[in-house]
Amino acid sequence: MFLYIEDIWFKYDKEFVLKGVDFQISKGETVAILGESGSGKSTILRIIAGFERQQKGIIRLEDQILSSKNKFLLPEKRHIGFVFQDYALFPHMTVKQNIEYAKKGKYKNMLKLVDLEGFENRYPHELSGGQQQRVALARTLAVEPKLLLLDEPFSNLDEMLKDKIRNDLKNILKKAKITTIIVTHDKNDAYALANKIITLKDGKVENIENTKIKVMM
Ligand SMILES: Nc1ncnc2c1ncn2[C@@H]1O[C@H](COP(=O)(O)OP(=O)(O)OP(=O)(O)O)[C@@H](O)[C@H]1O
Repeated sequence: MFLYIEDIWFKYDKEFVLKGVDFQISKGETVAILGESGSGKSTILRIIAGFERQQKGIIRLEDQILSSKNKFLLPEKRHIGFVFQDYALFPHMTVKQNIEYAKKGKYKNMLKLVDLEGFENRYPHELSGGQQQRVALARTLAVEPKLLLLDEPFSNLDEMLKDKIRNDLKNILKKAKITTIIVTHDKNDAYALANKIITLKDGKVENIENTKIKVMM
């Protein structure tokens, strides 16, 4: 196994919002975490990234403990890429500058990966939502993370374009061969992209289902 999530308990204040979450992910998988609003999807992602620390339980990536009772590896030491809902591109930098800021010398390859060759001198406001998302992915993948986390990647995008954008994302993940966790509340996103769907309910894993999609590696 590649990523181990073991008996994670977490509360922001009084009430636990994660109550013993357990799952594992193999290398090359695209896993969707599905669940209603408030079920704890973003929280588990933030704990994996290291933006929050669980009160109980262990997170391991390959043979390294990322966080446990005694250990806490800072987010920047985890080799995990995170793409937020709003993509968070620097508005005053071009596409090329946004990618070069993350990693020098790689923008050409990365723009090829996300099919945006020729867009290097545009500013974020000159791109569509889907294109901005691809730049954000290019920037995150440029540093070659071991694991990619996507929080509601489609929430800001036009319904009409969703099919195309889902397909684009699927192709990029396949080309990049990166293990990915996608948080979504939309079943269609989960079935279109993931080989495994983990459903959270009230801070617990309710169900784990394998889809027909093949694992990439
Ligand atoms: N910073 C915070 N402080 C206190 N409570 C929080 C905080 N962030 C989230 N919560 C609470 O924790 C619970 C889980 O939130 P979380 O954002 O993980 O759910 P989610 O499944 O991602 O929801 P959504 O689909 O609406 O984004 C919710 O009850 C939420 O109100």
